[in-house]
Amino acid sequence: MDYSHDVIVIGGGAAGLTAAGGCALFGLRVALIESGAMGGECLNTGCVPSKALIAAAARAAEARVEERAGVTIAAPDIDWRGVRAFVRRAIADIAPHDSQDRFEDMGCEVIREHARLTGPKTVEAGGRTLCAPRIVVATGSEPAVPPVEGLAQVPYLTNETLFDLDERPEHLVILGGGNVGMEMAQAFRRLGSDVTVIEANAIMGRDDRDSVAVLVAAMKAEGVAFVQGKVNRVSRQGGGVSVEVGGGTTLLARHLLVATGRRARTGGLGLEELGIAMGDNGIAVDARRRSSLKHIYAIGDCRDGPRLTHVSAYEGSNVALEIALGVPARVDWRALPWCTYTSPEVAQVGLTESEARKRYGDRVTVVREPFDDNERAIAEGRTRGHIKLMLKGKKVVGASICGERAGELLLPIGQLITGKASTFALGSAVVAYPTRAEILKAAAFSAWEPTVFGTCPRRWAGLVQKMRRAR
Ligand SMILES: Cc1cc2nc3c(=O)[nH]c(=O)nc-3n(C[C@H](O)[C@H](O)[C@H](O)COP(=O)(O)OP(=O)(O)OC[C@H]3O[C@@H](n4cnc5c(N)ncnc54)[C@H](O)[C@@H]3O)c2cc1C
Ligand SMILES: NC(=O)c1ccc[n+]([C@@H]2O[C@H](COP(=O)([O-])OP(=O)(O)OC[C@H]3O[C@@H](n4cnc5c(N)ncnc54)[C@H](O)[C@@H]3O)[C@@H](O)[C@H]2O)c1
Repeated sequence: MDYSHDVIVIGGGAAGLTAAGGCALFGLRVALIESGAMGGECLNTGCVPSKALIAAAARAAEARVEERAGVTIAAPDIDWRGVRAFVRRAIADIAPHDSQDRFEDMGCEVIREHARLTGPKTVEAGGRTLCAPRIVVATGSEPAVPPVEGLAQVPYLTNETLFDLDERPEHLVILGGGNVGMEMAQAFRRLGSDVTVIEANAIMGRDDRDSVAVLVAAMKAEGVAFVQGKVNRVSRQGGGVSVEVGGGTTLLARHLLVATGRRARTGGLGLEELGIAMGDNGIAVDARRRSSLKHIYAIGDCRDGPRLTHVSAYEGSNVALEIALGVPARVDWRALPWCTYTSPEVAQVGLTESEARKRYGDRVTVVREPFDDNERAIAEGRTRGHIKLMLKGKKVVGASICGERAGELLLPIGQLITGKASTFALGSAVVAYPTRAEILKAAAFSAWEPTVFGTCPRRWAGLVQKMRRAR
């Protein structure tokens, strides 16, 4: 077969860029096809704008507390256009990392067209037919809009439109208390909107219940309202929307944000015609991210599985290694980290307590260290939250951290879970004082405390002292 490329990558988000860039750096002939903005969701409508908005909101929140630590500051004056410009600048400043120029410099042929699979090894894009022995589908996901009566007839926001708002919402009703709903609820509240979150099930259902309870209490204290229930009906009401929730609650809002999860973007790609198997929500893949046609890979949000930027990038580098070097690269989710960037942050790596108990039963012990024992947190007056380590014997199988900048503390725990480091090594490390990271040492040492100060070492210490006294 006459191949135009060694690999064709469809999608220029975190997953596709990592796969394409990796293959190009190994010297492969790579076609990278992107129909929209380079950088995909994370850069344009996801992580980057949301984290910039959160940063603006944090500045406002600090100023809302008139007096703290003996320092009085003026109430915030929020200029929505200024906030929006800050968000756009963050996107523009990061855009060069994901740009067409950068990937062309790496050696990719970048094609800015819609792509479609026309055969097992052929892809049509912009009137050209490309052909390669390996194809990587990395087409991402889109907001999953629930089948709520009337929703299609009212104007609503999703992450694809939220960051372009011309005005700050007076009252923002958010459908869904997942990562998007919670991050955006706190950010908009801090920027001056009234905010109500409607959640049908558990708030942030994938996270540790103790961490989520601390966050919900903090957000309620800041004035975010929570309604538990399923939305039955939505209708137009004056210039806004009326939202009817089961149990008889009706909310009126100027703006409605739908943040009820994601649906893999797989339509119109020609997958059905090729007989590629689908999972519950996306392309079905094996541990090497191969679809049912083994030379066609599916990575990132478009396949069934976790949807996070670092997961997309991890899968992208795995398939780049596999395609370039011919060695199988399987995903390993034992130490999968994620973090919700609220204040306090809710961070997780590996199993939550309930997952660990379900998997290992009585063999699990949970070590808990609160931040109000951490001297940096005390000195700063920010002691909210805790760390929980889930242990099987002395081996860590998961950790849940809730607190300021909790996400920054995840990395060493991932190393404990994969066995690249040990609780003993971390528990006996020298940690700079005073840092919030000392909580990691304290938690890891807790696993060893009963052993280190147990009967045998105490007897031995007694013997040493006795011999010393006798001399
Ligand atoms: C508000 C929000 C905040 C988030 N915050 C975080 C966070 O803080 N941390 C985190 O880890 N994750 C976060 N996420 C999730 C993260 O954005 C996604 O998991 C990640 O961007 C997915 O990357 P991807 O490459 O798989 O898909 P995408 O980024 O969606 O990229 C797919 C690309 O494929 C292109 N494409 C699709 N079909 C075709 C076609 N037929 N031809 C050519 N091109 C095509 C699309 O235009 C798109 O650019 C957030 C998500 C949202 C919505
Ligand atoms: N900090 C981060 O890492 C971060 C931030 C934002 C988004 N993300 C990723 O983006 C993805 C999307 O986030 P998301 O918040 O949209 O999805 P999600 O799956 O995290 O949460 C959606 C929530 O909506 C609720 N829901 C669904 N239908 C409902 C209905 N009809 N009425 C009321 N509630 C309903 C669900 O019970 C769920 O709690 C996630 O996969 C997440 O991993 C990550």
